[in-house]
Amino acid sequence: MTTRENDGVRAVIWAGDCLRLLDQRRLPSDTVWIEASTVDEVASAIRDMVVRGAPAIGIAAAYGVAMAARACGSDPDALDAALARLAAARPTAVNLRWAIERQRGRIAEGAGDLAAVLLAEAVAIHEEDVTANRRMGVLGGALIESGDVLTHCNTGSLATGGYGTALGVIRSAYADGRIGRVYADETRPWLQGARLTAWELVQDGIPVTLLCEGAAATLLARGEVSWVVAGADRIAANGDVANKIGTYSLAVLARYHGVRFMVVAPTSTIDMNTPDGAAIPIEERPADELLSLAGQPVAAAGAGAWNPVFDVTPAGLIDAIVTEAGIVEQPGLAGMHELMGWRA
Ligand SMILES: CSC[C@@H](O)[C@@H](O)C(=O)COP(=O)(O)O
Repeated sequence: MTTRENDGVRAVIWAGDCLRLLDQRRLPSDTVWIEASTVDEVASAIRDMVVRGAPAIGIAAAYGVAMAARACGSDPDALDAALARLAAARPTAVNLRWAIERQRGRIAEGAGDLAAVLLAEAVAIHEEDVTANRRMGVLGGALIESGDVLTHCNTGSLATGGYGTALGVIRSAYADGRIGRVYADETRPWLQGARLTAWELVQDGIPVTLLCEGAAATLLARGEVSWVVAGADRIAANGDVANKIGTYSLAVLARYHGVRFMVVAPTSTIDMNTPDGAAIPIEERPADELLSLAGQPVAAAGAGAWNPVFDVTPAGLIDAIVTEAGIVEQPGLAGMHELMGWRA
């Protein structure tokens, strides 16, 4: 596996003529790499959760655009159609569309060797993400004075270009001796917390304790957790945050128990064109993902299931949004505008 010093495992690697993706559906029991050499293979890998986590999805998509340009040559309509198929792979994580729009900007410049220009841009997007994560680690880590933290889903190197967002903050604060233990929600139904976050933390030697989502209230009532630290798939202009299903309940619980709630995400996750959380499209995945586990049924035959995979946490429940451009405390429209350099 390819690693960079302390950035964790890199799950998205450009291999010269194709993308190598660490299949996150198989971790932690199997380390399987999948090769994607066309834009449609990248779109399938995103849709099927081979690569997941908002920043990692955006990075993979940026490479996918370069592949599309290589395949489409000088046919702009074919390129446009390929980018539309890529953008449709998953609806909630705005990093997917952000990366495609950034690549569209390069396409509009009309450079000679378009595929080479887009590949260089994809590499830049990838490296900028790691740099942003490192910066957020410092900024967010400084907010944590001491105590245990609770995190949700997986926001580590697997979900990003490297190091992680919320998990980057946790890595940073732990390295500074300000976190004793990390509690990780198992994160039904895909078990990103149990399979991926626990795997990353164990590799780093950071103490991690898993809990099922239903145990979070009891944990927070004990008073040992100082912060809930989560990532984001899209942050609306008013500071509402879409993230993995269950994040909203954690924010409500945190407010009730006087525990602070931090969201960590790069500015590529902020969508100033989405006014509020109600306007964020929430992905609903197949019922079977809830009704079975590792191919085995876990529910009564004949039962239906509702499987929204993200929820929206209102800005009013969030104490701090940490980005590489700075921290917005008690987020709202004015704070988000100021962060993004917009005039309110
Ligand atoms: C740095 S990853 C931030 C979010 O993308 C993460 O918290 C999350 O919700 C991932 O969802 P997933 O369905 O696994 O792609």
